[in-house]
Amino acid sequence: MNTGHPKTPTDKPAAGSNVAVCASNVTMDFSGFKAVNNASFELEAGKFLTILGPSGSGKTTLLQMIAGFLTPTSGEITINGKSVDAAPPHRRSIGMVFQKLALFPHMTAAQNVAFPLKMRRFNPKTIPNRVAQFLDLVKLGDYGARRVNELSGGQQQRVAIARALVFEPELLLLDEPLAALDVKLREEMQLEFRRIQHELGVTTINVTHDQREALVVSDDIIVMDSGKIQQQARPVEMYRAPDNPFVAGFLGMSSFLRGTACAGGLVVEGQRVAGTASAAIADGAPVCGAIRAEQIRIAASEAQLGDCDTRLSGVVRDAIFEGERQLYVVALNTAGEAEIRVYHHDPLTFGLFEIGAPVVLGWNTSDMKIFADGGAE
Ligand SMILES: Nc1ncnc2c1ncn2[C@@H]1O[C@H](COP(=O)(O)OP(=O)(O)OP(=O)(O)O)[C@@H](O)[C@H]1O
Repeated sequence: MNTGHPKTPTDKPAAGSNVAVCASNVTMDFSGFKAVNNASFELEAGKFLTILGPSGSGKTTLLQMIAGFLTPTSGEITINGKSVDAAPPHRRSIGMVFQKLALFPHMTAAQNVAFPLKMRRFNPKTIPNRVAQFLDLVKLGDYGARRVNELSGGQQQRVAIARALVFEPELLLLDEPLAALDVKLREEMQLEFRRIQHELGVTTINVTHDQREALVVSDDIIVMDSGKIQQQARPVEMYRAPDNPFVAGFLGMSSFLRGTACAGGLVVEGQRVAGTASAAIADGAPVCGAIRAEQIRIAASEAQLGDCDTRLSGVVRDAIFEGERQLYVVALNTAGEAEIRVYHHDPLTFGLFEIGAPVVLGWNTSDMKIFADGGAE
């Protein structure tokens, strides 16, 4: 969309650089507690990054530092080559949408969207046109005259997005803006965020603990745990090749086996299990094997299982019907009687295995990822 708003030369990224946001060794220490611990990442201009992690992992603290609301104890954050604290918060070219939308309830949708333009002293003659363009962008073209308290939750969300984007910020920051919405609306708005972000090409950083949202909307994902960045990668890459057991467990449904490394796999309490390590690990070293629920075959007998590098017998401990799939929790008869979670996607066999049924599980060597065991997952 070309809204004709002239950008100043300082809005542009440094020559030859496509990095819009750069964090270098950023730490936020609250009286001895490191909420963010030595975090470094880069985000390319025009990309959508999601910071994903469990509650308390430091996501919001990192976002607040990027917004310039918190100053890092050490390290530096730059936006388009300039330090974030180079300008006071109200002068920064950053649009924000948070879980609490902070719209003005008695103003109309159009008045809310016009607000940041007035604050930034845009030419008053250009404001109505620009407001209309951005209300169209969020599919609220016919709702400009409605007061915000007369709009649905999803429509209010759209007003907040239009208001965050109307002044064409260099950066859009989203802090769990969809967390309060019901599942259907949340999924609809995830696709909307993606569409709008692609249409405008605005560099965006989103914070969530919803792994599905991260996979759906992002070009890039950062997974955080205990203040540390665990991995940064594209969604498919991260899903396929997690760097450590924590990422394997947080993104998708994984089960874990702990044992010692051996050629082509690991040994768990005397049981050899096939697997693949991405880095060399000495035989006998402690390791953790992670296997995704959808990569495991389940059958009533070895004969029905087909070709698999690893075959382990067990007993169904739980069978949970999730609509498009069935989740089985199986306790192995060997390998420390570990519990393995299995997704079964074939509707013809939903409900086939009752709780207590003996089953055989199978997977191939490349499906079980083996990591040096640091203890966390
Ligand atoms: N001002 C503060 N003073 C002291 N500790 C803080 C402060 N702000 C955050 N923390 C702590 O830092 C840690 C990270 O908090 P943060 O809000 O960044 O986590 P989060 O990953 O965004 O969590 P959530 O998903 O629950 O919002 C938490 O343990 C929190 O209690």
